[in-house]
Amino acid sequence: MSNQPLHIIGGGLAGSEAAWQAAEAGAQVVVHEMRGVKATDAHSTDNFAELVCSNSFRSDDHEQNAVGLLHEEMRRCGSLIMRAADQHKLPAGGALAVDRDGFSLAVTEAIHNHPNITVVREEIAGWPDADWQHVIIATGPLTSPALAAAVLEKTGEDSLAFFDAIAPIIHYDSIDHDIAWKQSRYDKAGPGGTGADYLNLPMDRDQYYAFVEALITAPLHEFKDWEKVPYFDGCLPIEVMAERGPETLRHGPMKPVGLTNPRNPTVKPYAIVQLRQDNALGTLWNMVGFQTKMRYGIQAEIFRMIPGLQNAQFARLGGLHRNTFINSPKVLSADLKLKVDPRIRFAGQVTGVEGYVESAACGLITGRLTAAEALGGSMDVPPVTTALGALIGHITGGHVEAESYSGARSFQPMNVNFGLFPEVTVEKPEGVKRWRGPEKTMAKRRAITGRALEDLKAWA
Ligand SMILES: Cc1cc2nc3c(=O)[nH]c(=O)nc-3n(C[C@H](O)[C@H](O)[C@H](O)COP(=O)(O)OP(=O)(O)OC[C@H]3O[C@@H](n4cnc5c(N)ncnc54)[C@H](O)[C@@H]3O)c2cc1C
Repeated sequence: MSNQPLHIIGGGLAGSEAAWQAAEAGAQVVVHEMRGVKATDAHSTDNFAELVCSNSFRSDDHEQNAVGLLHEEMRRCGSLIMRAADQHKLPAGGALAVDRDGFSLAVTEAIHNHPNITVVREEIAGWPDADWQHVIIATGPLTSPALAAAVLEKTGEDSLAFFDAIAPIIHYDSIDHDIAWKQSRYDKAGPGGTGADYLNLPMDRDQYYAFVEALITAPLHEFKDWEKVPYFDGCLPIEVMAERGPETLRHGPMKPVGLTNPRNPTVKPYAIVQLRQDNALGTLWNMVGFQTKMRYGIQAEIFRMIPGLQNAQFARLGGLHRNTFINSPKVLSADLKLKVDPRIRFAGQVTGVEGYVESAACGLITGRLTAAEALGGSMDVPPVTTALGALIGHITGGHVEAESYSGARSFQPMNVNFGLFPEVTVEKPEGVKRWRGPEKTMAKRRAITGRALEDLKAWA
């Protein structure tokens, strides 16, 4: 048995959960957390697992909601983050909201009191010490610049981003396929394509002008000074492009050239929105070139004005934030190890998962995998049919890399959602004549979540 301690850099949502899981498994853990000696731009305390913004862990419905399922899986794996959240929950309908101070103090206390955990308040300002055999980097979206520079040097230029530029992602089966058609611009197959790789949504002149008007009058997300994201000409938010003139989008991401609507081949659409496949399963499609700073509430409403998206369900809305994250599909192996230095795993938001719960979930997995190795054994990643496995599968291999219209890197942060799970088939219940859409969707979700909890048993 190796008696090398496991070093965790960062005591946020991911680092705290990783430390807890590893320590509970019997490994010796050292957590290196810089707050206390060096602040970040967003945290306001020295507590572990501080919630920097909202106090919500989102839906707690483990039958019908993917993040609710993730909660439940984590509870079944003895999660510290979920235990503290449940102990400090506040009334919030179907959501799990927490008293933020009570929550993070409970996590801090549990970490400090665990006999297998040592806490060191320091910034790790370069590549982890060569003597450390088992390392988890969980330094989050505000990874300190010195460590970010070391990661960049180690992994290469396009492997680390400092901002995300997120275009909305839509569930494939919520797109109206009587309106959309599949075709690549000029039928170009390109490397690995078929010539019919995009879904195209046509707009006439009136629809286009109404859409542009909605974009330029939409309320924007308010940013704090340090959060302000520099614009690059190749990667402008869609509403900023629209402001430059009503015709700008028609000459940019919505240009109607090289595409023919097979249902109306003689009429040229005035503008065309393109969707590109985002995951290997083909269940998620992103809106090409549609990164945006519009407020979340208004985005779905405006994008549903696009013909074919009138009933669109969004797996992720668009955004533009300061966010340090690695190009996980390229630099990590399926068990979250850094290919160029396999002593090191990454966990949390820095891997490209998005959100408190997802970050903690990623910490849970890396804590367990790394502890197993530190104790002389090994462990598989969770099955892809579980929320834990589906999330990790997406960041390490599920995302389909594509050349981006905007020049932004194609891999962008992702919340857990049902589009990440392998399909299930559900039979119509006996005696039911007409199975309505919502009922079928609910049955499908029940089948996915039931399968997940069953498949988790062996791993947990
Ligand atoms: C401003 C902002 C608002 C957000 N709002 C939400 C929200 O409302 N809801 C939501 O679900 N998600 C939100 N997120 C996204 C994300 O879920 C959280 O940032 C979450 O805290 C990520 O967990 P983490 O453990 O990966 O990172 P963190 O919780 O940020 O933990 C990383 C830790 O690493 C430490 N650290 C960094 N560099 C070093 C170093 N070199 N040496 C030692 N320690 C270091 C930091 O001090 C920090 O404690 C927000 C992110 C930001 C930046």
